[in-house]
Amino acid sequence: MNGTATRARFITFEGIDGAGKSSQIANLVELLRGRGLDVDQTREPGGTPLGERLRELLLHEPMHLETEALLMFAARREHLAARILPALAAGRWVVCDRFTDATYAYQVGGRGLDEARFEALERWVHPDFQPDLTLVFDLPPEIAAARVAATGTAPDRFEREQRDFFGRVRAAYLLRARRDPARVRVIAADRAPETIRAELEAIVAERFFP
Ligand SMILES: Nc1ncnc2c1ncn2[C@@H]1O[C@H](COP(=O)(O)OP(=O)(O)OP(=O)(O)O)[C@@H](O)[C@H]1O
Ligand SMILES: Cc1cn([C@H]2C[C@H](O)[C@@H](COP(=O)(O)O)O2)c(=O)[nH]c1=O
Repeated sequence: MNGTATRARFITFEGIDGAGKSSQIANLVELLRGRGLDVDQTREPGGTPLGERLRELLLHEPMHLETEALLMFAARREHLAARILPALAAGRWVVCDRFTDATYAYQVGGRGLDEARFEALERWVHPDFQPDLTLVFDLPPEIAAARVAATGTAPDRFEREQRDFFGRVRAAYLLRARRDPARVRVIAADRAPETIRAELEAIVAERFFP
C-alpha cells in the first residue's frame, strides 16, 4: 500500500460467529502499523472496563431480547465516549471487532427485535456517526459452526444458537450491506486465509491509500 490517508479511520469487522474475523483483524492492524499509523484495536461488546463487564453478562446471562439490545447499546455508548471518539480525535485509527451492524444482524435479524426500536437506539447513541469501512465476513452457518466446534472452547450464549438463527443473522448482514454498499464490503470467508488477507489488503488500499 502506498500513499497517506488524511485522517484517522474507523474500520469494523462483522460476521457470524466463527467467520474468521480475528486473524484477519490482526493482519490489518499489523499492516496499518507497518505504515507508521497509530492503531487502536478493540471489540464489542467490550472495549472499556464497563463494556467488558457488560460483555460477561451478555455472553453468559439469559435475558430478555430488549434487555440484550439495550445493554449492547449501553456498552457501545461507553465505548464511543471513552475510547473510540477520543482515539479518532487524537489521530489514532480504530479497528473494532463488531459494532452496530452486529446489533442489526443478531438482535433484529437473529432474534426479531423491532427494527424501529433498533433505529431509535442507533440514532440516540451515534447520530451522524458510522464506520468509514465495514468488512462483513460471509460464509454458510454450517461451515462457521464446524470451525467454532473445532476450537474446542466452551460455547457462549450466542454460539449455542441453532443454524437457522445464524442463517437469519447472515441474511441481515447481507441486507445491511445492500443498503449501504459504499460503507459495507462483503468478503467471502469460505476461502483460504491468505486469499482473504489479499482481498482485505486490496480493499483497504483502494479505499484509503489510492
Ligand atoms: N479462512 C479460514 N479457513 C479455515 N479456518 C479458518 C479460517 N479463518 C479462521 N479459521 C479458523 O476458524 C476458527 C474461528 O476463527 P476466528 O476466531 O477468527 O473467527 P471469528 O469470526 O473471530 O469468530 P467469533 O466471532 O466467534 O470470535 C479458528 O479456529 C480459526 O483458526
Ligand atoms: C456487538 C454485538 C455482538 N453480539 C454478539 C455476537 C457474538 O456472538 C458475541 C460477541 O462475541 P465475539 O465472538 O467476540 O464477536 O456477541 C450481538 O449479538 N450484538 C451486538 O451488537
